[in-house]
Parts: sequence; C-alpha cells; structure tokens
Amino acid sequence: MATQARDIANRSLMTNSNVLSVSTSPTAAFHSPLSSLGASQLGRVVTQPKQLKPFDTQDIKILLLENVNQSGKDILKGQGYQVEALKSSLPEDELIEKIRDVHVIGIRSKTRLTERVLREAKHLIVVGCFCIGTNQVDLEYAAKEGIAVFNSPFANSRSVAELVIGEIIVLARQLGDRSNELHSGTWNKVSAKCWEIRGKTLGIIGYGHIGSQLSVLAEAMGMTVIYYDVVNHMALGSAKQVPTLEALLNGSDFVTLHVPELPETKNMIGAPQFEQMKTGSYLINASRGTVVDIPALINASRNGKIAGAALDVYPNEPGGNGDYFTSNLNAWAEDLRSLKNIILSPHIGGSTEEAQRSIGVEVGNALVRYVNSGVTLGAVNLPEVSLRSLTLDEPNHARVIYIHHNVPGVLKQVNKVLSDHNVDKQTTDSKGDVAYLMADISDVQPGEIKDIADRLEVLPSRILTRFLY
Ligand SMILES: NC(=O)C1=CN([C@@H]2O[C@H](COP(=O)(O)OP(=O)(O)OC[C@H]3O[C@@H](n4cnc5c(N)ncnc54)[C@H](O)[C@@H]3O)[C@@H](O)[C@H]2O)C=CC1
Ligand SMILES: O=C(O)C(=O)COP(=O)(O)O
Repeated sequence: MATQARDIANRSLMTNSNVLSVSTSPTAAFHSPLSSLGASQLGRVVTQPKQLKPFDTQDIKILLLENVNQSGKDILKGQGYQVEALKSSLPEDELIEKIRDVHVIGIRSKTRLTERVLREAKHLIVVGCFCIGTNQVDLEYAAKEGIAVFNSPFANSRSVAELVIGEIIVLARQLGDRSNELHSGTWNKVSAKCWEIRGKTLGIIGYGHIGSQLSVLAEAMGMTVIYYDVVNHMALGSAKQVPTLEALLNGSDFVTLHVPELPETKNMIGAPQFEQMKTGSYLINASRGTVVDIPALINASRNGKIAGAALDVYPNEPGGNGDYFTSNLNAWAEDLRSLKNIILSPHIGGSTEEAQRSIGVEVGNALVRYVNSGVTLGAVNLPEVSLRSLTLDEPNHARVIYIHHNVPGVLKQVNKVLSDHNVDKQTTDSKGDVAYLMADISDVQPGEIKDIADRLEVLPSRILTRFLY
C-alpha cells in the first residue's frame, strides 16, 4: 500500500508539469447540483493527450487548521493545490464561512465538523484528520454526503506512550510539585509518599495501538501490566487481560486510559470507579476529555482516594496557543488548577516532531491520492476502494467515481450509462448505507463526459459524481 501511495503521488506530480491539453474548471464536478453542470465544468477537454492529468490541480482549494505540520503542507502545495494554513482552530461561525469554499479541509483533534458545519460545505469532497481520533467529525453524515474522511491511525502512538511513562514517574515522585515549589523559591526535600515505579502495577484501559505500546515500555521498567478492553487482544510480554473494569481498578497502582471517545466511554471513570481504585493510586488520561468525570476526580483527589493524576485532554479545550484555560471553558477549571500532584498538559500527547512529521506525510499523501485518483484506501467512513492507476499509454480514458446510496439496481443503471464505452476496469464496495463505484472507461471523446455526467446525475441513487483524467 505504501508503494502504491508513493507511485500515485509521484505520477501526479510528474503529470502536473507536462500538460498539452486544455483544462477547464473542474470545481463543479464535485457536489454540483445538476443545474449547475455545464460542458466546461465537467472535466477537461482532451485534444492531444500525451500525458495524463486529472484536472487543473490549481483549482483545488484546501484549508488546513490547527497548525498542520509543514510536511503535510509541502505535499499538498507540491501538487499545485491552493493551500491556506491557519495555526488555530476556528469558532464555528468562521469555520462555516470558510468551509463553504473549499474542496479539502485538514484538521486535528480540536475542530468539530458537525452536521451543521458539513451541511454548509457544498464543495467539500474530503476531510483529512491529521491525528488519530476522528470523534470530532460526524462520520456518518459525511459519508451520506459522499465526503471521505482520512486519519493517521498510529503515527503518534509512540509519542503518547512515552508521555505516559514520563507522567507515571513524575506522579510517583511528586516531581511537578517539587519543581513548582523551587521555581517559586521554596526548597522542599521530601521522600514521604514518593515511590519507585518498579514492581508497581499499571492498569491500561484500552489495549489498542497506544495501550499495547505502553504495556511493552512499562514492563521494560519493571512494572506489572494488566489491561481491560472490550475486545480480546493478544497480551504482549507478561501483561494480563482482566475481565472487568472493576478488576482493573481494584488491582492497579496506576490507571491509564487509552479508549476512543464514544457514547460508551463517556464518564467511564466517575465517582463509583474512583471508589473501586486503590487508595493512594494514580489516574492518567491522555485519551479524550469526556472519558473522565472531572468533578469526581477533583473529589477523589481532595479526599485522598487518589494520590495524583495527569490529564492531557479536557471536555472543552482552548482553540489555540495563548488562550486561557479557565472556568469560561470548563466550570471546574480553577478547582483543578489548584490541586496538588495533578499534572495538567495542553493536549500534547501526540505533539512531537517525529509524530507530526509522519502524520503530515501520511495524511497529506492520502488526500492527494483521493483527490487525484479517487482511491479510498485508509478512509474511515467510506468503503476502501482502489484501482490501478491509468498509465500514459492509455489516452482518452476517463475515471468515473460514483458515490451512491447502497440500494438494489444501481450497478445495472450505472453500467447502462457507461455501456457506450469500453469499461476497462471497474470496482465497487459498500459500507453501511453508502457505496463507492470506480470505473475506468476508454475511447471517451471530447464532450462525451458531459453526457455521461448528465445521465449519472439524474439517477436517484446518486450522492456524488466525480470525473478524473
Ligand atoms: N492525547 C493525545 O494527544 C492523543 C490522544 N489519542 C486518543 O487515544 C485514543 C486511543 O488511541 P489508540 O490506542 O490509537 O486507539 P485504538 O483504536 O488502537 O485502541 C482503542 C482501544 O480501546 C478499546 N475500547 C473501545 N471502547 C472501549 C471500552 N468501552 N472499554 C474498554 N476498551 C475499549 C478498543 O477495543 C481498542 O482496543 C484515540 O481514540 C484518541 O482519542 C490518540 C493520540 C494522541
Ligand atoms: O491524534 C489524536 O487523536 C490526538 O488526540 C492528538 O491530537 P492533536 O493532533 O494534537 O490535536
């Protein structure tokens, strides 16, 4: 898959600079209401095709929010796309204004692409989450609108796991408090209730990419590892899966959360769960802010049930650097800030040079591949569909992408439309209510694309039609 991605990216780059034929504005080929489709909008008119070129890449508008890494920007700019990159997220109203205009949006964990926002995104064909989590996007609504969503499933897992290892030691040694004290001038040399982590038990909730990586690191430092997960995962090293959350909480000196944001994980650690934890144990949350009931954590900290905690994520996070973390955002913010031996970090679990660089490359390439070739490998909300790319000795070909409702009879109708041409290759797959069809047809003469488009556009199953090459 990696090789294929590279091939596609390279080929696209090469073809962009070697074009003989005339290109017309392609933007209305995306999401266009039927009435707005015209011959000149449906793709390019091929005169003397010596090279392939999907469309005029300079017409593709991309908005990147939340300081996406330069590696991702370079890949997208290298394609000739118009890229606007902002350092922060945007308030919803500003986001709606901006998203109306773009074909591609790149975000990280902060930007909420709700149905309300996506409804306004009339030209959007794809979302790139330059992070692991995709809970911030209404994936189902996006799929229904034919908008693909990509993420980077594990490029920052190691960074999160390393941060958690650091936090375990910092909590056990009360290092945050000692550092704060000395920064304010107080020498306070303490050993009471400071511990080695060797021999202690780490309880991991969610044994996926991050949880399992952490398991290996923790054992290497002499910890015993137990984990709880709704799925049976192979235990790494000597770790042991426990059957219930309660068993994990009863048995752990350190509890760390690595589950996604889901309705089932909301407040999965609340007052009853703190009761089930060992007195004097520690809680770490670098997953999502909704997973821990923070007022319950504040109580557990004040009454001595837990000896400390580390939080990297919060139900409401500021939009950008320099913003304040106060009760305006989360009612309990000042209480949390006043507690001792609580490490508060500004959602930096995945924020390392290594992770951000690889995420930029991975998601940047996925976006290019999707925009230029329609390949959905790695999409989280659409079926994963791929076709061998057209080669330079296949002139007068067109690639048709037809995203449609997954109902009976569609293939028959679509193939009837395509039947005047040779269908060189075709593939289709479905995921839930949405299906994705890709076909390469040959001997397409100038002007015929419009006819094919018109006939596909009126099919009742249509969600979105695109023409490439
Ligand atoms: N702080 C940060 O900067 C970062 C935070 N994250 C967060 O960490 C989360 C986990 O990341 P990965 O390990 O890559 O995800 P993953 O999908 O590889 O693993 C999640 C695990 O949680 C399990 N799970 C789901 N629901 C559960 C439940 N109710 N009870 C117990 N286990 C449950 C799943 O079966 C899976 O094994 C992400 O979804 C994201 O929200 C990810 C990267 C960076
Ligand atoms: O990858 C994730 O899911 C994260 O939480 C990291 O988010 P970020 O890219 O730092 O906004």
